[in-house]
Amino acid sequence: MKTPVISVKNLVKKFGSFVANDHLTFDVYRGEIFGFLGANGAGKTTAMRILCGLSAPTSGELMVGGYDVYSQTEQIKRNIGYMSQKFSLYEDMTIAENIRFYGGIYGLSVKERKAKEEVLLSKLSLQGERDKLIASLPLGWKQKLAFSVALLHDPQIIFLDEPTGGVDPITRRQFWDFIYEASADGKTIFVTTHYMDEAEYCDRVSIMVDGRIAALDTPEKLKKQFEAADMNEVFLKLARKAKATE
Ligand SMILES: Nc1ncnc2c1ncn2[C@@H]1O[C@H](COP(=O)(O)OP(=O)(O)OP(=O)(O)O)[C@@H](O)[C@H]1O
Repeated sequence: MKTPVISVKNLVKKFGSFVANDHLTFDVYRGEIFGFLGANGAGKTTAMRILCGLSAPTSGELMVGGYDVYSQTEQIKRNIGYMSQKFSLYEDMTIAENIRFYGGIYGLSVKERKAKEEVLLSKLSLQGERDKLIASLPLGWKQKLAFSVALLHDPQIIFLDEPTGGVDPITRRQFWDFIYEASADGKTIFVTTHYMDEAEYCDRVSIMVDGRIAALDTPEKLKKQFEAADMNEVFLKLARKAKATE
């Protein structure tokens, strides 16, 4: 039996009387690319923030990287990488300054930071650009850099909240090569996206509707189950079904 890296049993999160996460139950395994999908307001960010130790659940049993979400949030934060569209690199600092800054936050020594900086810049072919301000970079580069920075401390689990918003399909595809590489390295990827082509790239996909998990399986099996040609159709059929039962 595989041991889950993320284990969620009956997660409930309420804001007053509003239930944002309604008894979510799922496991995520080592090296897996787990897609967390849902329409706007379905409750994805709420659940992801709880898994990252940034917000407390109302109830449920949750373990992330072997740590308890109620009592071991500091250990969780040290063992995960987190990248969101909103929380990212400092625009008015250079590429190198950002890498050093985040290396410091993640507790790397000066020597480790220097070594990581070189590896990262060479991987991104940005050695000649290290003194450029983040503000001057195209969005696709900022995203690749933010992803690499989220990996600086070698976390075992990486949370990505809509990491590829606003860039063209080719740049998104390149970003996904980075995700595959990290997954092949044994890292677990938990990713939210609104792009259905990206849902196809995931090993398994969970689709949330109104705070609940309405479907969870591999893209192949979901397409079969919903008699759909692609994940977009799966998504639309689920949304229609939810509307019909309202
Ligand atoms: N702090 C809060 N207080 C009250 N309601 C909240 C709070 N945070 C989120 N919500 C509500 O919970 C619901 C789920 O929000 P959440 O941000 O998790 O959705 P999402 O699936 O991530 O959506 P999106 O794709 O737009 O990011 C929304 O109706 C939102 O208004």
